[in-house]
Amino acid sequence: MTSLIDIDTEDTSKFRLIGDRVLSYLFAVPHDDELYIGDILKITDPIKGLVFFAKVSDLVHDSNFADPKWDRRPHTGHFYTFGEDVYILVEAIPLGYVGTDGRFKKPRTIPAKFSKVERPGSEDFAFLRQVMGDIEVGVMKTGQDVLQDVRVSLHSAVMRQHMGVFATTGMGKSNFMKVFCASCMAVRRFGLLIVDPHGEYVAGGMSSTGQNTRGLIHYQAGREGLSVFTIRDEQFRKKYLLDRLWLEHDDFRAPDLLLLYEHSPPQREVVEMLESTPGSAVIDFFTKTDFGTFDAETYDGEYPYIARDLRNFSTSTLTVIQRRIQGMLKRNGAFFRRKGSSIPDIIRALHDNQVVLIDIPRMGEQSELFVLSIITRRILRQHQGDDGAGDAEDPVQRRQVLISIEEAQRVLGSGTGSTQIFRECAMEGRKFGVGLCVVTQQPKNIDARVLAQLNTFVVMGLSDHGDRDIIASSAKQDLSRLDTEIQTLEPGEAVISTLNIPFPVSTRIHLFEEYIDDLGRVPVKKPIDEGLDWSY
Ligand SMILES: Nc1ncnc2c1ncn2[C@@H]1O[C@H](COP(=O)(O)OP(=O)(O)OP(=O)(O)O)[C@@H](O)[C@H]1O
Repeated sequence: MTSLIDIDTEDTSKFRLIGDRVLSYLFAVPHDDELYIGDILKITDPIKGLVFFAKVSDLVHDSNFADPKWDRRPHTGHFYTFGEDVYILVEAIPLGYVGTDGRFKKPRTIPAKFSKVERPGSEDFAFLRQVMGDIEVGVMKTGQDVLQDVRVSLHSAVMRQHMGVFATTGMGKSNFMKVFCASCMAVRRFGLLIVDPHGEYVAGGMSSTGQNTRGLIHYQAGREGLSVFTIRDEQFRKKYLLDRLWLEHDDFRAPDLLLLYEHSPPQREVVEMLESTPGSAVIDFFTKTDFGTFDAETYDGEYPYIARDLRNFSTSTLTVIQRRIQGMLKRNGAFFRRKGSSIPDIIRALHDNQVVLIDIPRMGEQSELFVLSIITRRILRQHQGDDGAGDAEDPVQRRQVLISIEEAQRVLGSGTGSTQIFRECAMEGRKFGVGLCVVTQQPKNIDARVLAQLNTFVVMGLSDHGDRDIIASSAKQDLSRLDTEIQTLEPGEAVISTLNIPFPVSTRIHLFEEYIDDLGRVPVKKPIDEGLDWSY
């Protein structure tokens, strides 16, 4: 065990590294020192000439006294003095080290015994900044404080590899998403699609704690990075220069019904059989046919090929599908029509690296999923080159689109809760430049195979033990040792684990209203990583 006597008179730091291994450090600090879980510390190794950074993960009282119960006796204070033989043992997780070339690297070596441990100064922050990307979301936290100089930014280049945002209600998920959108509007590195059934992203509204919030249109300086397609009235659209949302019957495919209703096996078969039939033909066939008298052999309507395909199904099954199609038409009448679709404009805006907001206030969950499923399929098929819209000179796969799915357990659950088009995006989307942003309060209800595809985790407060376990086992970096920190996160705080940043970053997310004011004041910044090589 080390002596804590300060032998280096020039040096006032009494923190010394005494162990432990490459992925876990141990050091002793004076018993009355003020350290917090999550504090970031700097360890200077004078022998190798390297500077390491580590984050405090646990604090334990200890001493050099032989009697293990010395502190449990009455009047202990008379017999033992609280000198330097009484101390706090600190466990810390390494973040990485700065090599002799000045580059930040993953922790692949251990600092020399008795290396000096201290709090980083402002000149050290440049090393932490090196690893950040271009989509700013907050500032780095250290224990109780924040490092104002270290902005936490995700890397746009990894967004096609899917992101997950996990938070119990009220922990700041909506605020995070708006901050993320504002940064995407500012830097315009990929298209971001958001379907908002509550109408709160456009012009703000009320937060879960009753505060008034602002919306994306209030970030005026970034307005060119935003396209809104809405069902709101003309006056509102004109005031904020928004587009009218329309989807047409040919955008629809029969399996979209699977999202909206429970289906029996034969009903499911009908829907799947019609998967590649154009939506307008399916809708016409079902709305114009009288299934009371329907007989595939004698059918003389416009769609004999559909009648032939359905000849083996009972008329009661077909009547149910008919009722569902009529219900779907009625429910979505505000934006679903025979001819004329906004989807080409939506995809153009996404490929122009804009944030595209589909604003359908008061339309409810079924309409939200209906719109999301239709647009997701059109984007994925176009990126796969199946719809003939490709351009050999400018392959669409090179473009990146991120599709946000709120309450994602509805469509990416295990078993029957999973919906084909979203699962397909999760499994194969990255090859075609289509990423998912899976937002949920219940990660344990998301299919584990989908979670395994996510490469960026934004973990805000999660109170449920099972949810935290599932996140820790799915993240690409080890989050299990951050469990205490994740449990004690306050609203607006997050632990972010992502590619290209070699350690999980504790982050204080910006408050959207303050962030857009800041963004509005300064010209859009060049990304911090521009010109850097990520080959560490
Ligand atoms: N980064 C932050 N800084 C300061 N306050 C924040 C931050 N993020 C969220 N808050 C506050 O926390 C409250 C809840 O935030 P928000 O509405 O974003 O939570 P939520 O997780 O989306 O809730 P719900 O799931 O109920 O919609 C708000 O009042 C907001 O002001």
